[in-house]
Amino acid sequence: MPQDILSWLLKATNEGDNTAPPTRKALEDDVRFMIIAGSETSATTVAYELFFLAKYPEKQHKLREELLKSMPGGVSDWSYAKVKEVSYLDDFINETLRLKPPIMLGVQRETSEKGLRIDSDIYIPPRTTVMVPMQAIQKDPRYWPQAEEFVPERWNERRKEMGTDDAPFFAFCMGPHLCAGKIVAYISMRTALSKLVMEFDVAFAPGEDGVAFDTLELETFSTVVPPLQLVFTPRQ
Ligand code: HEM
Repeated sequence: MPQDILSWLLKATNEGDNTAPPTRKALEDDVRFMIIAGSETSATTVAYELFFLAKYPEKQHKLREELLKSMPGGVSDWSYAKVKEVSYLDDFINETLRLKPPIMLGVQRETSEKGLRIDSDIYIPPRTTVMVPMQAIQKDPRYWPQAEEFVPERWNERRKEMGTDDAPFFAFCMGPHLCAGKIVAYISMRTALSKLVMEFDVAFAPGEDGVAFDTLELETFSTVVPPLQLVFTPRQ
């Protein structure tokens, strides 16, 4: 049995399975896509998480306290089973994905032969190419109070008060094309963020204010971010 997605792709290709990429070029495109979709996205999100740690030291402190409550011995006590139960870690990750989804627009879609009606007042004609601006929707103040602010608490302790259940969040897309790597992405982001926060104090380097990193990202399917200079000070 193959143990990873690329081996599954190769197995399907070698066996002429009807789920296999139809040509050599399609196989190469799929492999390229997997590398970008599977590494750039999580890496960019972890970079944004580090940015928010440095920008909001009080949230960094809170996250560390929550992690240490469940792993009092620090990193030597670390286990994924324990990390998974620290809800503030997911709150921190989700708030990062809300403000900075590493795929800001996603893949284009085409409306069906019937076109698409949205509510009563918007109709998009048949066979129209559409894109969904995830980041703009996830920062829309009609749905998200304090929309531009980094508030991890909206995902849990202030969930009801801030109406999070009714707000649109789809950093991993939805429906049949939901991200195939969502579970893997959470595993790697929880692991990276929890270990970094438990082992280091994270701060902006002298001369760095994070403004360029925060404002000069480029949308190239996955987000490309400018450099960010940070200092990692080992904790005792
Ligand atoms: C923070 C991490 C990630 C985010 C935010 C993310 C987001 C997304 C989004 C928004 C899409 C849909 C694009 C569209 O159709 O418009 C997608 C698709 C996909 N992602 Fe991810 N992704 C992440 C990590 C990963 C990882 C780690 C993998 C693989 C291990 C992966 C594999 C895929 C694949 C194969 C698809 C295509 C699914 C399909 O079209 O059926 N992603 N991802």
